[in-house]
Amino acid sequence: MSQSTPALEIEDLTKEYEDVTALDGVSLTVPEGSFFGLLGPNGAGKTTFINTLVGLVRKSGGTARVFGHDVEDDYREARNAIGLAPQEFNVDRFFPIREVLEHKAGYHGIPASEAKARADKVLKQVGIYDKRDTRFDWLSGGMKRRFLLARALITDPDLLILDEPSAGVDVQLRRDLWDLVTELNEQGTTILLTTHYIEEAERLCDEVAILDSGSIRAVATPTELKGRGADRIIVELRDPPATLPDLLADDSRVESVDLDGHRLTITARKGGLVAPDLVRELDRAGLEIVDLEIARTSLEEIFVEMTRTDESDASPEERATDSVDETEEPSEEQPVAPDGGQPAAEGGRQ
Ligand SMILES: Nc1ncnc2c1ncn2[C@@H]1O[C@H](COP(=O)(O)OP(=O)(O)OP(=O)(O)O)[C@@H](O)[C@H]1O
Repeated sequence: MSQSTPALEIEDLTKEYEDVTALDGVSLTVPEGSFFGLLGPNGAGKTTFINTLVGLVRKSGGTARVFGHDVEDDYREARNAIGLAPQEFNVDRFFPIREVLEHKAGYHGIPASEAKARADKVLKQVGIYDKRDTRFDWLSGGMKRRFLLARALITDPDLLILDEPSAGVDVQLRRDLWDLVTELNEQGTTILLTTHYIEEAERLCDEVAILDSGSIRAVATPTELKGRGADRIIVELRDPPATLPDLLADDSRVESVDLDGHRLTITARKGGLVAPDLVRELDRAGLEIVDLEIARTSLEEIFVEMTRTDESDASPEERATDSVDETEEPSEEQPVAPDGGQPAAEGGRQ
């Protein structure tokens, strides 16, 4: 693997499920070593995207390579490079969790003696080593999430994929997970994170892609994305002017100027840079400022703006409260077909 090979190279990836187009020509490059966020509302295609990478879903068109390995032609190499912590609890529930990890390691060709040591190491890493002899069913919801991460780490993957890792977990666990994945990223593991939690993406990711209805709407750093939205400069004036002076007339960054009694609201891109000019102009017009506040666009507002649809008016907060339905009994991860070449299709999500 050369230094310059991206962790993911996706070109025009499509997936059709009968009458649903889940991926509609996705092209994306995730550089090696990055902490990459994939953001999108429910049904955007995030899980389908991930499942095509790990062979749980067979793509309809396009190409996808993991560290240069085609996800279908070089399935095993591509799959071995990935550690996936899925959204759903697709775990063998009847064995002690350490055994589940050893079995997973064996499936990826790791010798038994090493598998044992690795299982202990990852259980310690995620903080559930004392539960090693417990079966999955008997773990608490938070411990189950930790276990999924341990299972993803057992193969020491170059690309760690976390599908909604914070769904239904408490604040403490979320922070523990953040610390752990940040540390892994600093040690060189590429991270692909899907999330509804904008705060999570903003805090962790150095680049994010916004996926909506199977299409990529934007790829940028969280800061760049925020720069695309308009800020609000709210000024409290001592005496309301009888008429609104012609403020910042030639400034292309300014979108609107509204006066409501004492309160003047300017909507502008790069509000922090517009504010000093505004202060000068108000001073020149003889209007005394009592208070000035800049309300910056949040990544969340940008996200809502980019993914707004007529059919759904659910807010990200409403979406974010979605938690994992633990009553679901999803299928086990599908192994490759006996010929070793082709991944099982549609195994994960029916
Ligand atoms: N096995 C399947 N058969 C038919 N349609 C499917 C299947 N899996 C997913 N879909 C559809 O494909 C679209 C994308 O779904 P997907 O689960 O990939 O979205 P998502 O972004 O992961 O959503 P969420 O955030 O809710 O998990 C949805 O319209 C979904 O109903």
